[in-house]
Amino acid sequence: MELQFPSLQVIFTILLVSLFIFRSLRKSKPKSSIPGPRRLPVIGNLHQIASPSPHKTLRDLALKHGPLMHLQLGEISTVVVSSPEVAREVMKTHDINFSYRPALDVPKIYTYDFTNVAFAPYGNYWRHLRKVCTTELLSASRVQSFRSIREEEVMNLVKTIHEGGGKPVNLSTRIFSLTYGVVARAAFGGKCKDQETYIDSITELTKLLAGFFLSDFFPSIKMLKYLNGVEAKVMKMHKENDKIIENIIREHRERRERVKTGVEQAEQEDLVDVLLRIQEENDFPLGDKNIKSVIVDVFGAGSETSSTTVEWALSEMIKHPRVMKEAQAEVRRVFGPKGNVDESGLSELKYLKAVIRETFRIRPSVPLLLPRECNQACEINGNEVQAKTRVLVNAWALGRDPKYWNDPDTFYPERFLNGSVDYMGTNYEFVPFGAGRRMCPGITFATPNLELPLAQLLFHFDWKLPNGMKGEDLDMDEVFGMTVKRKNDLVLIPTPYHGSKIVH
Ligand code: HEM
Repeated sequence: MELQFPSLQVIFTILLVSLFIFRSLRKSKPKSSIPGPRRLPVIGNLHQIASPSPHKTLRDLALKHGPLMHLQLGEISTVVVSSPEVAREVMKTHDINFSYRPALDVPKIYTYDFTNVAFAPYGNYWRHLRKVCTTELLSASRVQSFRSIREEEVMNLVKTIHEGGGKPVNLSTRIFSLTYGVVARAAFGGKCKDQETYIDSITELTKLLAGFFLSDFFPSIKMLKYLNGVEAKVMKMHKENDKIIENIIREHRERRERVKTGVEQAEQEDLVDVLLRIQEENDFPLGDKNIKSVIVDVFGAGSETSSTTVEWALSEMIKHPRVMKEAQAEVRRVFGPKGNVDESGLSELKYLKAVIRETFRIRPSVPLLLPRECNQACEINGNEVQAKTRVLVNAWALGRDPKYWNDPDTFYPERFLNGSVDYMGTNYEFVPFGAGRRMCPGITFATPNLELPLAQLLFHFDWKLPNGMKGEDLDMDEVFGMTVKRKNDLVLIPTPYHGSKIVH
């Protein structure tokens, strides 16, 4: 998920090149009537969001300027939505008008010209591809078909931690590779020789995308694209990725041929198989380029979002031992007789589900959702939003709105136990997956990737911080990138639970 904001260093670079930019400012559009902070020449309000946590800065600005706030980010006229009422207007009342995405330079490269779901312009192509994804790739039955993959991969992690004999475990890196491993096996079947290379390559690309792209804010100044060389690096990484995924598709095609001619037996379909089958059936014209861009979606939108959430949930539980104890008691009560967690009983873990919801509320992994664009001028909250305005919905601010949440800065999962507020896109105070037509289609796919690892880690181990540190000492510093994740890795010491039955 991409939305980058500048560091102060970058702001200085902007000032240096402002001479060139001045030219473009002369062509700039009329000012918006929507309230917002004063802007500086050339950079507008870019300096005000130069922070490691722009969602927090934007919320603070919104408290002064209102729930629909205008910012001039370089050349880009932007509005920020910071209340559930305005979010409802944007993502429900005027949903179609706000279902467009800005055509950003860097995503253009790695999404094969916006042919994936996440960045495709709103219209027939997007609608069809999204339908293919929801009915074929991310449906409940498809997700269920990957159950054994998830159980096996999570069990491997538990065994590795067990074998470590109480040594500190870097849970951040472990959870990250677990999620990538599960997604890769679901996508590629786990038999491709290039699978690991693809994971390495996409991980590198993800790191690069956490940077800042000046050209997103000054699209008319073409030379900015080449200033810090990031685009060239993304292009190079993308070409490498492309070669790997091409090999993977070729291997899949060859195997399908062998199955058709009876040389090999059919096995469970992975996501590439499903996409190739749809291509063969030809109901919806799907070129190889489209298949590749959907795979980019599955990895790009589906991996880091989930691992970040698991990482934050564990961090919050370490910080709040009462919550950890409660969640652990529940999981051990439900799975105690089995001595191990499997997916069949996950639905009984009501408290763990509340912990996950509370983590989404207080630390949404994509706090500003994905950027949207207003297609035609329209009126929101009594103000005109001009066509082509970029729109950011601050899900982080909505989740902490004191009008909707008691004691909003406190991590308190119990608030979800008896309430009816859910993240399915109808409660606008709680939209970690977005809402409306562009809402995340991957919730069903994501859910067991959150619940199973958390339940297993809580069942098999007690956890504490190293060096006698207390929960309250754990830093919760974050970095803003594709997702907002921990700045410092979460390293914990495991103590195996006596009731755990692991077969090595
Ligand atoms: C914890 C897990 C996840 C979170 C927090 C998350 C969050 C989001 C958010 C905030 C958006 C933007 C919604 C908007 O613009 O209103 C989004 C879009 C999207 N997500 Fe997820 N997501 C998660 C998991 C997944 C998974 C597992 C997949 C697929 C395997 C996925 C695929 C997508 C796609 C394709 C879009 C673009 C939808 C469109 O533009 O039509 N996501 N997600």
